[in-house]
Amino acid sequence: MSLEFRHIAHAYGQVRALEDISFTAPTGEITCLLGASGCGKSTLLGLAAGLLRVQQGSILIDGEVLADERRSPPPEARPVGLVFQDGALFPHMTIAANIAFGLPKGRRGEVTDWLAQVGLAGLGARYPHQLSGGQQQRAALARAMAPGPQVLLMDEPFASVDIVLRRKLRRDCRILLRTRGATTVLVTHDPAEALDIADRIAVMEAGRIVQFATPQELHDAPASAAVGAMFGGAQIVSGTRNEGGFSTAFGAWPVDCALGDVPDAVALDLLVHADALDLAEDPDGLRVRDCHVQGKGVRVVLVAADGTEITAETAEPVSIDRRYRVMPHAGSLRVFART
Ligand SMILES: Nc1ncnc2c1ncn2[C@@H]1O[C@H](COP(=O)(O)OP(=O)(O)OP(=O)(O)O)[C@@H](O)[C@H]1O
Repeated sequence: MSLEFRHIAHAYGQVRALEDISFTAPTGEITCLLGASGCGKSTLLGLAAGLLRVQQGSILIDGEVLADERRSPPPEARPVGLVFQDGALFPHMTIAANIAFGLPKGRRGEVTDWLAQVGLAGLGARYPHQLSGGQQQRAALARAMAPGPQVLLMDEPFASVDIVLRRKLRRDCRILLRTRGATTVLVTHDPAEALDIADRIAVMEAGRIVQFATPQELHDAPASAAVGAMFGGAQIVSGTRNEGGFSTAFGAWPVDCALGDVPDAVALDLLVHADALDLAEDPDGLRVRDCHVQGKGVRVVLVAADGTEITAETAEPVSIDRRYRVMPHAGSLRVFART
């Protein structure tokens, strides 16, 4: 079952939380809503779940209107399952009873199978407070999935789990969701998490979707320098177009440093990868602010005369007392018109 948002807008009084959001979470796939705090992710999820009324636009499941300005079925009447950050298990019920909660009487036997599927075999008789945070999240996932909802909505489901366990939990979760063919919309503010779990990512900024794409597409063709920096770990350098290439605070870079077409604009954002910069000693070059040895290379923070910094990663030895010129590798810069 696909879940479609069509021209959704939402406001809390004077605060405009969402503006003209349209996209479809495809059947059986995991779609992540990714963006900084306050960009409207939870609002969008709340509208789909029925925790909020749709003010403008519509939400459809497999092309049928689920909710719009006129109709707003309550959460329990929607074919959706919900998983929140803290799991929100019923504290007075055992784990088995929590999982059985949404199942019809004839299907209670499935609980044992669900416990095994989420790695909690033998723990059904415990109460939520007798489980670790990660185990509670697994139980919450089983409870949400057991009734077989057509759509699963997850709001930061791994946020309260420590980072090592989180990676394992989300990979297990991805396999489970994909095996079950659940259409999932998952909220996160962590680009690494989105890349790790999502089939598609809706990148949100201030109530709008700036790009809706697969992880590969976001990597290969980011819609803006900010999106590129978010996913590729690259940095944004301000530049202007000059005859031979680009003027930056770090010197003049030739046009063949650019990858693909250069937009026809004077003010530019150049997306620069730290490991695609060559350093050459130059007494008139940039000062070194920090040097940090990491694995096989060194991460170097260099500072321009106006105080702007650039980070380079190099395998060459670097001295904190010397000055350096930086030059991007040919074909390594993505160039965007500054917005
Ligand atoms: N009940 C409310 N009343 C007023 N403003 C609200 C309310 N809920 C959310 N907002 C505002 O709406 C905007 C979107 O909030 P929302 O919670 O959807 O963002 P979010 O991306 O989920 O953030 P976070 O990652 O911090 O949870 C924010 O500016 C927020 O301050």
